[in-house]
Amino acid sequence: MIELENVCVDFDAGQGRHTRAVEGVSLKIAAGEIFGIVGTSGAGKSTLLRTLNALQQPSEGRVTVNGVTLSTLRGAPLRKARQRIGMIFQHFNLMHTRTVAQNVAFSLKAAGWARADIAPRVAEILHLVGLADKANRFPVQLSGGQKQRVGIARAIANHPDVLLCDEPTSALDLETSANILELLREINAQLGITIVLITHEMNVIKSICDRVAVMSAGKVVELGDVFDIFARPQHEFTRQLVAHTLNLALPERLQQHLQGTLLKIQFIGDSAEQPVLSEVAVQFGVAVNILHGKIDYIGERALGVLVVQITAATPQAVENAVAQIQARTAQVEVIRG
Ligand SMILES: Nc1ncnc2c1ncn2[C@@H]1O[C@H](COP(=O)(O)OP(=O)(O)OP(=O)(O)O)[C@@H](O)[C@H]1O
Repeated sequence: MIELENVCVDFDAGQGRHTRAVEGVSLKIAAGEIFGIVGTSGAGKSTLLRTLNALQQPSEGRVTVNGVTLSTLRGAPLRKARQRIGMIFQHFNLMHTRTVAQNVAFSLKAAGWARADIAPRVAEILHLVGLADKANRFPVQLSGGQKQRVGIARAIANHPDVLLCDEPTSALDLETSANILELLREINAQLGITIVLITHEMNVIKSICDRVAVMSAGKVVELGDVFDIFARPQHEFTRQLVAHTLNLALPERLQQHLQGTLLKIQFIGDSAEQPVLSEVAVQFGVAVNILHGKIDYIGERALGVLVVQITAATPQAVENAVAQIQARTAQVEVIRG
């Protein structure tokens, strides 16, 4: 559906120099996917996203969406191709002097819809995003979440194949963000629209995306299924992002005062649902004290991390217990032996 081949974007930095914002990005996004691009500020996410609807032309490389190579189009054919690609923004970009219905209608007029078809489509799409009763309000009369719903309605009214989301929840509180992400997920499932989303928050990636590209300094440094990236991050930058999200560091002072062996245990899938620790405690006669932990569900799959303290009457019992935990869980790190 979407293919990027060695895409580079340079910006003029004056005095004959340039800044390379995107460096040699190649990736494919399948139809119907929710694909995330994550990275810190300045990583090149926005610039890369904007190449997907040719708001930004690459300096090198090729961008193909739905079989159309955008990077070679100009003028009317480019405008036509863009109509198949909707976009929503962090700060919504609504027209403040027009009502909710007029904001949505505007995009349909621009796409050449017949006047008689516009009003019923606007009503239908406002119903879909939960704003049927707000058609005649102005943006200033709406909450942030409602404004983003108008943005979504406007972006999908013309039946696009792709919806580009530029930090869609960064300006919203946690609960409203969750509602907007849920709406995007429904739109993807019900209408089959491919979604490409950029964010600096791994939590957004975790809650909605199927696959993710991790960007740092203009490059994609890691790419894969969201679950795999969380369970087994390979690149140092990704490890930091994931560790920051799981936030399982023990306070230094607590660590110093604790007796026994400290383990950080990762559970994946089935092992997250099995009572591994209680069985090991009974089998080897060890005491297992849970200090910190959480189990997340990414899609349908469980990913758990626990920090535990193990104590026993003999070192051998602890050793046996640790060996058994290692055999039955995804990954065990001995924080202190
Ligand atoms: N129009 C422009 N002219 C010059 N440099 C630009 C332009 N747009 C972006 N850049 C530079 O390109 C790099 C990547 O910027 P970009 O906005 O794509 O990053 P980002 O990952 O989206 O960051 P943020 O999350 O802060 O928006 C930055 O160094 C930025 O300063």
